[in-house]
Amino acid sequence: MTAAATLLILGADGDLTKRLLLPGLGTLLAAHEVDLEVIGSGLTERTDREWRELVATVFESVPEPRRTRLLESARYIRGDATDADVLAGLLAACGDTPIVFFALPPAVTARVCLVLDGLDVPDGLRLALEKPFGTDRASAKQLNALLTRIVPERRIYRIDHFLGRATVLNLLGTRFANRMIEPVWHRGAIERIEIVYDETLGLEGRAGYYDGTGALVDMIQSHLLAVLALVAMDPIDRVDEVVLRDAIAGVLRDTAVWGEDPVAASRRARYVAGEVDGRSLPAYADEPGVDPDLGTETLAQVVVAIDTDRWRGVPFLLRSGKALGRARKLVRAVFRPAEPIEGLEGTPRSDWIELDLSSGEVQVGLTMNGGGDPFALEQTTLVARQVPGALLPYGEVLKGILSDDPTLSIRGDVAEECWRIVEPVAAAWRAGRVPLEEYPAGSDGPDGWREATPG
Ligand SMILES: O=P(O)(O)OC[C@H]1O[C@@H](O)[C@H](O)[C@@H](O)[C@@H]1O
Repeated sequence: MTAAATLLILGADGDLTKRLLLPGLGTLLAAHEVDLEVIGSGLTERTDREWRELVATVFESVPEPRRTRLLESARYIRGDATDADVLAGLLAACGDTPIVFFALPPAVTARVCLVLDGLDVPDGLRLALEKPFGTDRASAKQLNALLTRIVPERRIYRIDHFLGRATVLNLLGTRFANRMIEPVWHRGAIERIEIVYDETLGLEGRAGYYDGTGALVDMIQSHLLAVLALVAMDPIDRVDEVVLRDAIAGVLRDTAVWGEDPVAASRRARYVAGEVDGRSLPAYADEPGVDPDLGTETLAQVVVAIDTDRWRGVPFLLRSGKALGRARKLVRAVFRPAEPIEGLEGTPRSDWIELDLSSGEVQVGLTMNGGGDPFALEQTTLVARQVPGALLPYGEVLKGILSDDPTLSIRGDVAEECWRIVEPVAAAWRAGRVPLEEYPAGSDGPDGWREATPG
């Protein structure tokens, strides 16, 4: 890992920095011997001492004397990074190997990048950008062109913290390191695949970001398509920045909305008042900061098809929502049922394999002969557990950045493909061609979606 870099966080006064970025960084610095200067910058007035106090809360487990060194070097510089002089001053404060982390809304990120393009930047500059990357395919393309004028592609880190999750990366080992899985990982054996990320959390005070974004862009356009790529890409024999990212790009290029019919293939809804885990939630439309007329969805579902020999005809259902009664975060592959066997009672049910993206548990539904009646079929479940690691997902992603290794970051062409895939759905929704349904907070979402799902 490159030592002695400076991490400049733009948007250091924001929710993302506090909730995800700094805690992830804390796990990285506790587990790896890295010396890092952490400079925060934002529009809010804050002293170095206040910034150090915030940083200290996440550096608690960093061994001494590194912890003291990290805290002493931490600084906060108030300023508007869209101003060229301010941005130049921030870069000058960073030394030779700055990593600029844009923890900012996409529109502000784009403005800062425009300003950066007009400045002399240090050779070792690395840029880390939060999702969403742009606001549509055209703006993502423009942003890519702008960024690659500033630094080469391999020093641009488009962050998707799902690629830093051990539970997601486990798709690689589970698929490719088991002779009993990869040979059946195709349409001949698999009937359908579901990638679900249902959360019990509601808006959590994030209207400023979420209300203009919605579940389709917040989760499906980014995280769930990244997961889909690992589920469906062709086998690889090496995990590195070229091989892995080529495989991800390859499968996404062949992915499109099911039947090229975004109306039939998508559903959207938003929650009304209800109770989640004993906690009352107001209707989304009544949450502070929400503009009900925007019609933002808090639950989105899209079925996509992958036009390759491996997957043609297999529906991939992507779904994610907030304020649901059950947190279901999983990848589930359902196999085609085997033919009935004369002399064995019962029709074989579909076997399935499920990866829990929260706990890392892998479950396999398997049909066997029953113990009670050895001539009757029964389905049973095998459970395997992943040992939790030391790093939070943001810690894993930051480790890549500090090591100069973009393997786990989203490549520019992939960011554009992800927009291409969801854009027909977004357009159909904007045109009002798919109704915005409702579900009570704490429920499983609107009824009837499964039955109405194509594929
Ligand atoms: O479960 P995690 O790791 O917090 O990831 C889910 C979150 O991912 C973020 O990127 C989304 O903006 C949030 O809306 C979502 O809740």
